[in-house]
Amino acid sequence: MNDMTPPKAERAAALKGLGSARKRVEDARFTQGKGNYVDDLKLPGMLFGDFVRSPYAHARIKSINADKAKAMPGVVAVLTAADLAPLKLHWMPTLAGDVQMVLADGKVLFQGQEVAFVVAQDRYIAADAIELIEVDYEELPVVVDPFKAQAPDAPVLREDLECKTEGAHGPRRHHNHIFTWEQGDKEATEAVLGSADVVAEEMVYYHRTHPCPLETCGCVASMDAVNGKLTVHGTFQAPHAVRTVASLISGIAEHNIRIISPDIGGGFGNKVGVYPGYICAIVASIVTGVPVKWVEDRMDNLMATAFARDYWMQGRISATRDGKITGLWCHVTADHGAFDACADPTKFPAGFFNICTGSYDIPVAYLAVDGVYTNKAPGGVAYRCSFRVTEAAYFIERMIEVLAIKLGMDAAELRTKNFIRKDQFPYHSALGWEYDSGDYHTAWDKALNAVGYDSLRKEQAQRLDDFKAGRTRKLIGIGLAHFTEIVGAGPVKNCDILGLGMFDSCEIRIHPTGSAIARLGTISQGQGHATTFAQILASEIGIPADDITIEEGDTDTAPYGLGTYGSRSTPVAGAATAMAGRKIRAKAQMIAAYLLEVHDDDVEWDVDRFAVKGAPERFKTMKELAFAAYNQAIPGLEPGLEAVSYYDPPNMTYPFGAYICVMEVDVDTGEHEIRQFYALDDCGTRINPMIIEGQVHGGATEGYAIAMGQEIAYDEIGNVKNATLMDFFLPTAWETPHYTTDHTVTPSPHHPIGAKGVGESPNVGSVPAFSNAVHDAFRPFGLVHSHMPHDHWRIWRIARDLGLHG
Ligand code: PCD
Ligand SMILES: [Cu+]
Repeated sequence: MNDMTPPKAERAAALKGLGSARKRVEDARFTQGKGNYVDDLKLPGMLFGDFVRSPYAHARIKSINADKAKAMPGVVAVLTAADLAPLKLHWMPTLAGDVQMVLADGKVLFQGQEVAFVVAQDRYIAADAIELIEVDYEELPVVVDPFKAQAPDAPVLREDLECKTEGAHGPRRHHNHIFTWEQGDKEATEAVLGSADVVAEEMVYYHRTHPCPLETCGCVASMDAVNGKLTVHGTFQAPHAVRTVASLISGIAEHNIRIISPDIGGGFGNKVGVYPGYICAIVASIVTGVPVKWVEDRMDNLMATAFARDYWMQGRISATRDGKITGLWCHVTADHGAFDACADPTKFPAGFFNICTGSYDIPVAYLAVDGVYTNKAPGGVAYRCSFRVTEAAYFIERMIEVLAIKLGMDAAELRTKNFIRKDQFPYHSALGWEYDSGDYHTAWDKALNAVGYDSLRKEQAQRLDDFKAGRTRKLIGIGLAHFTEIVGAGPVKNCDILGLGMFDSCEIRIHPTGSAIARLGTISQGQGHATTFAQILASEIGIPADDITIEEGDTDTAPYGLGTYGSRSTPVAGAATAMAGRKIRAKAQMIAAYLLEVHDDDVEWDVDRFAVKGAPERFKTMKELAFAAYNQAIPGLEPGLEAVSYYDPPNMTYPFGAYICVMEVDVDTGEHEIRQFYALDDCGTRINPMIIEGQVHGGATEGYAIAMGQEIAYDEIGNVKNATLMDFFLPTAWETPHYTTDHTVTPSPHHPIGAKGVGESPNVGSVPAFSNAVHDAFRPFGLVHSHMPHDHWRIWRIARDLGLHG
């Protein structure tokens, strides 16, 4: 053997491939302020657009007078629905099969709705001109409560649909009703519940909140009148889908549209949807012949772009006396606001909420979801929860706690008793999913041991005694959660968005000197794709990750893909990357065999090279093979070394985890302190442990915010009460808890490298853990359930209602 050859392990380490805690390559730019965000873009002659927004939640528009605004120096154009109507762009399709007004057409349906679009030479002129536009509104009765919206005499919100009894997802039974979605076996479930030993029942509300990324939504539209090409730089989580939809609704040929997502300052689901600002900026650029920028301010973003959650989940769960769960029943009233603009795969109007049987082996279940219109902003995006999975996990993890109370059982034990066992995978759930793999008992036991569960319970009991004896005013709550996520949408056969199948893609080009560029159909918003996708490739093709450029987000260069949300990049584009890498390797193998003068089958892969079987000293490195691919005529082979893969996953992946929160609550002030937060995640094969840890910190912090105070609340006349960061809770370093992360590894059996998603998991798992901790603290005093967010006032109120204030 060649003495100069470093050992296998050393060569593998040099690649910084799978499993390496490689530092994020994008951060050199980001931490030095060298990011390139939409608002950094300045094109020659660029104009600025901004909206007149409705102050009312429901009103008829009697007239709009823009004369004064148009006369103002620096104002170039004002668009209203009347201007867009001839182009048929005053309404647009939503991702959920509904339609939405681009600019108010006759009436407004939520506070902050776009009424007119002002285009001016700079942002400040646009803002001043907005003030000069006179809109004559006639107020209409407002409906903010989704239950009252269904009353027979409730005001008609969507006059455009008034006599339509069929919606995008089946029959509508009321003028404010959108759809009913049913899953599971109703009769069997009701029969089980009807004769069960124990039935626990609860209404679990997951309040309306907002992803609130650091960077708001925006775009710069630029129509080149000479060559007819429309270029739109924007904060898009799915650039290719935007291109196709833009082509379909504008009639511009798809090759004449170029969508570019530059750096994105956090997406979290907020940047999946299509917003009126995009359409207006495009139309304004076509009308004025120069680029038009539209970027939201913070209030616009909180008030008008897609919200998340707002699910009223009525649940019933049954069990035997000794705690074996026998059935689950759930009815959801889903408040969709004024238009159904949910971002879910077409066949799933309530996303993957039917994962609500969670981590448990529940023999029968039934679920019905009713979508309802109200006078609130449209949306219904994930916010780090892959299509309503957070709602589902919160629901089942609350129901488990409620059942434990009813049974007088320890909630950890109840979970252990009902987990799907390792030998049951692949597991078919009662509501229709096939869980790919899992080992819940191992993860759960590891978590309970790590936090010292038994001694925590003893300490908690001691604290309770002290409280009752008047020695302390603080209680301890232990919040448990075990979640099962479902990410990686998805098989094209059942997952599409507006008819676009949810596969994803990767295209690789190896350069002659042995470095490479790979382009994907996804787009990072901070997740670190430039770092991790290079790691997948490094392990597959033996080229160091540092020598591989990852590029995403430009539809003129990237292969078609459905984008990044629902933690789908790793399960889908990550799989495409591995598969494309394998194609490269297969060709490299033929080149190696030729150069080594042996048969193709007589060379074998060895970390970064092909070597002759049984003669490892005879080898060709990937670097040598790349050079040969371009510089040597090889009989029977085309020159070059490139590959592309479009990957349609056979199934979703099912990451899971065990989260435990130890919290102290002050009974008199309602304040809390997170003493400990333990998060165990199993996302299958781990690409980059450091990035995973960062994802868990970020997601758990968002979960903390949601559980402990963050919400978009409306008053009874539809005013948004938290449309500024003064009122909307975004945790700073000061409030953010300290996290302990841990993991187990249960690879996905169908993913080429066994990886599952992880980005969303920490939100899915942490919200129930935080909330259950609050509930657990008050369990000895009879608290069964209380709605989130658990801000100081609400916790104080729980204590007061339980008579703990003396
Ligand atoms: N196993 C594994 C998995 C994963 N990973 C990593 O981690 C990350 C993530 O991943 P995923 O899970 O696959 O995911 P994606 O697709 O990429 O992403 C998405 C997500 O992501 C998260 N995270 C984050 N981060 C940041 N920084 N930013 C942002 O924005 C964000 N967002 C959020 C969200 S919300 Mo939705 O949209 O709601 O649906 S969905 C979501 C990346 O980097 C990757 O590679 C690793 O390493 N390993
Ligand atoms: Cu989500």
